[in-house]
Amino acid sequence: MSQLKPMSHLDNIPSTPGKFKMDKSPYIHRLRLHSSLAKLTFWSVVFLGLIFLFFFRSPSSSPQQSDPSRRSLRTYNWGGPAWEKRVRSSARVRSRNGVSVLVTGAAGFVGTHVSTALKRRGDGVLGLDNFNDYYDPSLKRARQALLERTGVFIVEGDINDSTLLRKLFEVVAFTHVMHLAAQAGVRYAMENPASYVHSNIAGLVSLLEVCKSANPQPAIVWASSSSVYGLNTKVPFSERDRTDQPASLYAATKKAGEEIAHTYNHIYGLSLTGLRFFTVYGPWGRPDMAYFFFTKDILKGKSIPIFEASNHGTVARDFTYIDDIVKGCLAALDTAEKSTGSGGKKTRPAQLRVFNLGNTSPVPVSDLVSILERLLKVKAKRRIMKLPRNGDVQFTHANISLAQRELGYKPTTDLHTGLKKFVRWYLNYYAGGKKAAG
Ligand SMILES: O=C(O)[C@H]1O[C@H](OP(=O)(O)OP(=O)(O)OC[C@H]2O[C@@H](n3ccc(=O)[nH]c3=O)[C@H](O)[C@@H]2O)[C@H](O)[C@@H](O)[C@@H]1O
Repeated sequence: MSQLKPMSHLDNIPSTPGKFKMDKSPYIHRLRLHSSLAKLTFWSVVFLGLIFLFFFRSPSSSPQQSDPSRRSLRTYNWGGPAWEKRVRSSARVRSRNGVSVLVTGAAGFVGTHVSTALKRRGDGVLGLDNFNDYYDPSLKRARQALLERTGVFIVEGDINDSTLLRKLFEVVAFTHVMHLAAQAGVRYAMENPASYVHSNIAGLVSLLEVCKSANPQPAIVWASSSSVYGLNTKVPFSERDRTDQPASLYAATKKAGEEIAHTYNHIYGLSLTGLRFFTVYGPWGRPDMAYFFFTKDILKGKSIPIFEASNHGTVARDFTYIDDIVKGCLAALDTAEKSTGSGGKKTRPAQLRVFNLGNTSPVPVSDLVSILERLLKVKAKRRIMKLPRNGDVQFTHANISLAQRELGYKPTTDLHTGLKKFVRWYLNYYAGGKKAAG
């Protein structure tokens, strides 16, 4: 052994480019082989470890832990004859006067409810969703399973993928788009501003670009937000009130969406209806919303932060029950006029609308907590906190007379009734805490 030269990394480098040194002794050859094998094994383990760390980190269940960069890196599988068949079948209209609707954000809270309602009345519905991990993706998968049972197929993909969008319009001549895909949440915008720009601005433009060139052009109904009223103090909020003082980046992106809608309507003749939702809640809701995580934390005995404005001012929301919102969405689709463009050009003016969809009766957040306490039969550990300066506004209150007149919109569910239905669902879904609430 002593006559053997110690191995060095230089031994593997060819002395002449393109040629490897020949080993003289078979002994040396074996030793080198062992050493190379050891190195190879070592580096393979390191490499696999890195891959494991990158792809298989457990998905986060809270917005705070989510890594936004992974979202845009994701690739989705779509295409092929079997996939196209599923797309066509899901979007097939099954009733007289039915419409075929592409629902973006179909695995989301509002998207799931709207898709189900459309499908049940015989419309053709195709879902699109990127299943991002802003909140527990397993809840989105459960909603997907629910939709599959009603015959709605959700294509996995991002609204920023214009190739996919064009393909969908090639396969199905959608009459309508219900655009609900968005980065939601008011406070999270401070943590991850890029995701709001990605989904609510770039994504919206990507979708409208494809819609403007589609033949026929679809009519589009999309989710704006009560947050566009921002620091407006005139109550109740009417569509004619100022919306130029957003209090969060989320609100600013929704407001930008309304302006972008104006542009596409003006230039290309797209029929566009924006719906300003007011704090929507209900079964299958979003775990990042207060009513949802208050429920989880009250049951766990954890304290809940209740915001209060300066001078002990009440913070209140015009909480709106999901079934009322669904009726508003369907009425907006049903009253949407056709787009008037063709080949990317406007032939005559097209419809451009914006509606408040609220409940018209704001409730203080502390009252929401009292209702939950009664329904859950558990006393909440209240922690009163100053309203943080990260996007929240003190109150919202919708004037819905326009939606009432034009859409026949009439909310019928008060907060107690709606929360009762939510709590029943919550307890059933999380089956006594066996599943972890997201
Ligand atoms: O109306 C809307 O357009 C918006 O409604 C909700 O936003 P928000 O009303 O802030 O809903 P929550 O986050 O569920 O908050 C509800 C109320 O609870 C309060 N809150 C929230 C969190 C908390 O820890 N403590 C607390 O008191 C908030 O200040 C607010 O008054 C949604 O999260 C947005 O996506 C939506 O666009």
